[in-house]
Formats: sequence, C-alpha cells, structure tokens
Amino acid sequence: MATATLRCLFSRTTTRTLSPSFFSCRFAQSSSTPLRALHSFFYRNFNSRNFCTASDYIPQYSDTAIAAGLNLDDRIPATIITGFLGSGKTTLLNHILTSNHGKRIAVIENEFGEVDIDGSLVASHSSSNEDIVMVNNGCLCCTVRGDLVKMLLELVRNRRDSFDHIVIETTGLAKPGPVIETFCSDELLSGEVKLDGVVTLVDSKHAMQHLNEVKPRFVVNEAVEQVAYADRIVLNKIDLVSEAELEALLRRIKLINGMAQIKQARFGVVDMDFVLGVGGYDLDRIESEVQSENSHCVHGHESGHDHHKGHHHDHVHDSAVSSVSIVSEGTLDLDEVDDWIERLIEEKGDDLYRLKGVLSVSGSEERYVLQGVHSILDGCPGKTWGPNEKRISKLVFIGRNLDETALRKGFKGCLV
Ligand SMILES: Nc1nc2c(ncn2[C@@H]2O[C@H](COP(=O)(O)OP(=O)(O)OP(=O)(O)O)[C@@H](O)[C@H]2O)c(=O)[nH]1
Repeated sequence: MATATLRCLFSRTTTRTLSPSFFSCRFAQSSSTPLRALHSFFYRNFNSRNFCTASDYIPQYSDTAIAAGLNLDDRIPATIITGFLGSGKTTLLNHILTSNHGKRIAVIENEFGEVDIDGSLVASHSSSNEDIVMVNNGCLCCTVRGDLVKMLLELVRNRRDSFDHIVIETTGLAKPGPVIETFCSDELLSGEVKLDGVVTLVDSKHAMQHLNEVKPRFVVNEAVEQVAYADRIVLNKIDLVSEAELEALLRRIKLINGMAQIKQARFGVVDMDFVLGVGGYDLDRIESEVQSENSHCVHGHESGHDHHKGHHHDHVHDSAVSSVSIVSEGTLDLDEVDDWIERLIEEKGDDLYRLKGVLSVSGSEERYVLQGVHSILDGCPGKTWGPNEKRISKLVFIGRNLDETALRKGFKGCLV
C-alpha cells in the first residue's frame, strides 16, 4: 500500500550562526512602515477577519508601542514548495539546500509513495546527519494537516536555535489551499511561524496537458490549484520545450494567476531571493506584488486610465480558475469596500483563493493595502501617496468561477 510520510530534516549546508546584527537588520528592513506593520501584526493575530476600516487606522500607537509590536514579530518564515508530480520540487529543494544563502533551513517533506525516494535524494545532496522525524501517513493537504501543525510547533519550540527558515515540500498531488489556510487560521501556529510564500514548480513539458485536463465535477485539478495559489512560479525544464510552447504555457499560467512572479529555469536553478524571503503574505510587500509585470492589467481596467493601451487582453477562460485584475483611478470609500468584500467572502469565500490590493481611499493620504486567502483578510494603511502621484487602485483576485463583471461592478460601487 502506498503511504505518505511527513518528515523533517535540517539543512547543515550552511552552518553560519546568525549574528544579532542579522536579526536587527531583518527587523530594520521590515520596519520601514512601522504603523502598517503593527496593524498587520495586531490584526493578523487577533482577528480572523482582519480588515480595518477607515476609523480604525488613525495613528494611535506610540513609537515605543510600534517598536514593541515589530519586535514581537520574530516568527519563523516558512516556504511551501508545490508543483505537479515530477515538476522538479526535489530538484529545487536540493538547489536551495546547496546554495549559499546564509540561512539554516529545516525541511519538512511530505512524500507519497512506498519508497521514500525524495528523502534519499535530498540527503545525498546535503552534508550529513539530517534529523529526520517521521510524523504520519497521508497527504499533507488532508489528513496530515494536524501533524504538520504539531511538527512545526515542536520544531520552533524545541529547536528554534537550529534554523531560521522552514521549507515544506508537498507531494505532487497536494492541494496547497488547505495548507495555506492552516498557516493563516491556526492561532498557535500563526503565532510562531509565518507563511513566507508558496513556490510552485511547473514542468514546461507536461504542464499544459495537466492544466487542461478536464476533471469530473467536484474533482479539483491539482495542477491548476498549485498555479493559482503560487506567489512565485518556477517554470522549470525549459530545456525540453520550444520558445512557442513556452510562450503558450506562460499565457495559460498568467490567466490562472495574474499575481505571481514567474521565472524560467533549468533544473530548478533560480536566485535564492526569488524563492526565500518572498513575503507573499506581508502587507508591506503587497504593493510591489500587485505592481509586478505579471499582475499588471490581466483583464483590462477601469476607465480614465489609459497607459496600458495596446496590451494584449486575453479574455478567453478555458478553466474555472482565473485571475481578475482591476486597475482604476478615483477614490474609494473604505467602509463600502469593507462591506463589499465582506459580502463577497460570505458568498464566495470558498472560491476566492487569493486577493491582493492597493487602494486609494477617501479621507486618507495613505494607500490602503490588503491581502487575503479565502475568508481570512488582512488590511491596513500603507505608504503615503506622493504630492503629484496619480492615485491608482489595484485589486487582483484569483479564484474559481470568478464573475468578472460582478467584481468590476462591486468595485465601481465603492468609488466615491
Ligand atoms: N530535463 C530536465 N530535467 C529536469 C529538470 N528539473 C528536474 N529534472 C528532472 O526531472 C525529474 C523529476 O524531478 P524531481 O525534482 O524529482 O521532481 P519532483 O517534483 O520532486 O517529483 P515528485 O516528488 O515525484 O513529485 C528528475 O529526474 C530531475 O532530474 C529540468 O529543468 N530539465
């Protein structure tokens, strides 16, 4: 009988102990917008629905409180590596473990199969003496979720000094949604570990076939889901396809996920900062994410904003999972946005995989940034608009059966 195991090993390829200055540097980087980070921290930890309205975000915390808030966020970042069977997850993992990034990495592997092949592959690349913890049988996205939480908590509580980043490799058939939700919704876990990002490996040679596979009703297409939830997509095995095939695949992927950054690779070789330290769920990184080339204007934009003229807008959806991007000038009423999003997640929360936005809201000199996974939302004020800066709101949705017309209408209804 095929079994799946969840195991943990530590990378010893980088033995450098982190100096205190590294930590202060890390916090210094994330503290460029202290109020926002503090809001994010408070809301993330104390509300399941983390949306703060206009009246909530008047600056009300002292510098000391802000610093305290920031220093509390010393959670360990965790990266989820996902991707279809054979797409190159273990290859990327080995690349991470043998690269010089100065991080000590704890790896959790969820292997599905009678023989633990991936474990031996990883072991042969890292130096020696991995600590391996067998946890349970089952698939990470279903039966092992509780064990994943247990293992992660044990890891950070008992061995926190041994590593500074966690990488979780899922089985090729895992659905990332439930694993991501576990990070966001489990209070104990989200207090100790923060999801840094979901990295999805795509096999350039075979992905189109998997993405286009028509599944029976109510059966999830894992390949599509893995692309949909990604913060970063590694378009791997490009040595096996032509330019034309690659172009077609890229177009297909961008229709599913107009938010993720995409890099082409051979044997998983990508820069480490593309896969580690992504900050896919950090509000202070949302702006650069929604402005990234890939997320830009996937499905058109609102009127009064014409600098994307000439872009190719492909509106043909051959999958139930897609992206909708709204780019608009004008100012929004944040309370209206709050109501609209609340209705949306009540009605379609299950289908709303990811949401990221930067909004221009009335009565505020600051951008309002928000991000969400299904019904878990996180929002707070961001950077101040420049004196001559055009205030343009950007909102990207990824989900199943998204009603683009209704989304645009809902957005318009929030314009002042
Ligand atoms: N030609 C080519 N082969 C690759 C590339 N990347 C990985 N491979 C090979 O593809 C095979 C599968 O790679 P893995 O890293 O084991 O893939 P995986 O996603 O971990 O596989 P599963 O755990 O079975 O889901 C291995 O033989 C790799 O050497 C690539 O860029 N080009």
